[in-house]
Amino acid sequence: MTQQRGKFISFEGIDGAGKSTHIGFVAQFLRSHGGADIELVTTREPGGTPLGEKLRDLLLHEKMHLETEALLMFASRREHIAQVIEPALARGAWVISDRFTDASFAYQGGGRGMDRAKMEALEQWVHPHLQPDLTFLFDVPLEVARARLDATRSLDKFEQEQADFFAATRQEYLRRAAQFPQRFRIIDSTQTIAAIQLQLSGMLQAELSA
Ligand SMILES: Nc1ncnc2c1ncn2[C@@H]1O[C@H](COP(=O)(O)OP(=O)(O)OP(=O)(O)O)[C@@H](O)[C@H]1O
Ligand SMILES: Cc1cn([C@H]2C[C@H](O)[C@@H](COP(=O)(O)O)O2)c(=O)[nH]c1=O
Repeated sequence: MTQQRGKFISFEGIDGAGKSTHIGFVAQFLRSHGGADIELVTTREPGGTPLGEKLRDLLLHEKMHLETEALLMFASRREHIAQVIEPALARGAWVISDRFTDASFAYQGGGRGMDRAKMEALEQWVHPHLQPDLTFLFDVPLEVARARLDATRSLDKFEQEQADFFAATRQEYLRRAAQFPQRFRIIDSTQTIAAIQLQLSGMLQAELSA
């Protein structure tokens, strides 16, 4: 019997929007409502493989040309798809990724201003046939995200960017969501964590029944 392909769910949002907070909840929900034999793979970008994690360290801490940054994001992604995402989906696992290509459009395209045609060419080259089945976009005003970040830890290269960078990043996320309304679910991340979890539960239940 042919194995049914798994589902691919990505989490997106500007830094501090709250996506990492909800990944554990989503994994737990799928484990308890998705049947005993559901296999979940939780991963992240940049990163997700030994090579990708080395690239992540460079990407989050070294200054570099914006095209170098975009190319390294996609290099990390190429490895991630080959080593983790595709094999997992092929064996029927559900993959939950903390960021995917929408983040490159938002940060390198929107935030840094890299030409969109080049971003689209990279996307077409690296994964012409793969897209998440579902993308949760945690949307929040910049000031709210910034206040949440400041309360937590020391800031990496991206988190130290200024308000105009995050305004452009958020704008590009919303543009991608409007371009791909079938897969995007926009979550108003100014809500309480409990209210967001209730909303996520409904969306996941619908996905499980689809
Ligand atoms: N809805 C919310 N209400 C209040 N606080 C929240 C909410 N969501 C997340 N937080 C808090 O905001 C902080 C940042 O959340 P989190 O790490 O999930 O953000 P993130 O989007 O994953 O950020 P990054 O992309 O930088 O990792 C944490 O302290 C978290 O507890
Ligand atoms: C995949 C991807 C990520 N980024 C940025 C976005 C964040 O600032 C960091 C990752 O940190 P997180 O705390 O794990 O969210 O990387 C990017 O600029 N481009 C990308 O493609």
